[in-house]
Amino acid sequence: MAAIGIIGRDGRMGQAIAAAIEGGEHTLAGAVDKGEDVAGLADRSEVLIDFSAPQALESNLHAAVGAGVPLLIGTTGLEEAHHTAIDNAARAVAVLQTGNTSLGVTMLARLVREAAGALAQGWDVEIVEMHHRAKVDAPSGTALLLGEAAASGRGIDLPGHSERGRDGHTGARSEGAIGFASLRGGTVAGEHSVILAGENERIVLSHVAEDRTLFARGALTGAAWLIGKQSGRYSMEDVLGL
Ligand SMILES: NC(=O)C1=CN([C@@H]2O[C@H](COP(=O)(O)OP(=O)(O)OC[C@H]3O[C@@H](n4cnc5c(N)ncnc54)[C@H](OP(=O)(O)O)[C@@H]3O)[C@@H](O)[C@H]2O)C=CC1
Ligand SMILES: O=C(O)C1=N[C@H](C(=O)O)C[C@H](O)C1
Repeated sequence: MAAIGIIGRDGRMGQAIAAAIEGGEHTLAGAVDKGEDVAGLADRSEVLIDFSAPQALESNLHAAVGAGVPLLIGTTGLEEAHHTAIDNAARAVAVLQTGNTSLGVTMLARLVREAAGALAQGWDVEIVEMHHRAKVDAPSGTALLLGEAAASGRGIDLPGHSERGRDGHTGARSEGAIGFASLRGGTVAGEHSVILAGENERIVLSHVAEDRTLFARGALTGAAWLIGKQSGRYSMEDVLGL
C-alpha cells in the first residue's frame, strides 16, 4: 500500500487517478493543482504522480528532490530542457517519465523497435495519432515515444530524422525519415498507429485506448513500483519487466 500524492488534481487524469485510488490498495496522501503547495504534498507522500503541465515540471522535480520522494511524470509536451532537468533530478531520487503508462503501448513500443530495426531498407515509418479536442500538445507524448522506439531500432536519432507538421510544398519525404501526423476531435482517449510503408505493402501496428482508466491504472502500478527504488531514471518497460 502506498500513500500517493497527485499533481494536477482537477484535470482529466488527476480525477481518473483519484478515482482509481478510491477503494483500491493505495491511499491518497493529498492532491494539488495550479498555484498550490507541491512541496508540502511531497512531504506527506511516499510517491508523487504528476499529470499537469510542462510549466509545472521544474517545481515538481524540486519538490520531489527536496522531500526525497520518487516521482512519476505522465505530463507530455516536454522539450529537451525538461528532459535535462529530469536527468538531473534522477541523480537524487527515482524518476519515471513516460508518454504513456499503459501496458499495451509499452508492448507496442517494443514491437515497433523490432519491426523498424528489421525492416530498415525501403520501409518508411509514419506515426498517426488522434486525441480529444482539448489536448494541447502535438505530436502526443506517445507518438514521440513510438518514434523513439523506431529510431532506436534503426540506431538513428529521432530529432535528426523527424518530419513533423507537413504543410504546403514540402518536397518528397526524406529517406529514413520518421513522420508524424496529429488529429484532434471529439472525446477520443488516445489512438496511435505506426505505419511501416514498403513497396506495395504496409504493416500497421496500432493501439486504441478505450478510456483513460488504463492510464490511471498504469500510473498507480508505476508509482508503487518506484517506492524504494534507487535514484535514477526509469521507464514503463522497467516496471513491466519487458
Ligand atoms: N503519460 C500518460 O499515460 C498520459 C499523459 N497524459 C498527459 O497528462 C497531462 C494532463 O492531461 P489531462 O489531465 O488530460 O489535462 P488537464 O488539462 O485536464 O489537467 C491538467 C491539470 O493540471 C493543472 N495544472 C497546470 N499547471 C499546474 C501546476 N503548476 N501545478 C499543478 N497543477 C497544474 C491544470 O490546471 P489548469 O487547468 O488551471 O491549468 C489542470 O487541472 C497532459 O500533458 C497529457 O498529455 C494524459 C493521459 C495519459
Ligand atoms: O492528453 C491525453 O489525453 C493523452 N496524452 C498522452 C500522450 O500525449 O500521448 C497519452 C494518451 O495518449 C492520452
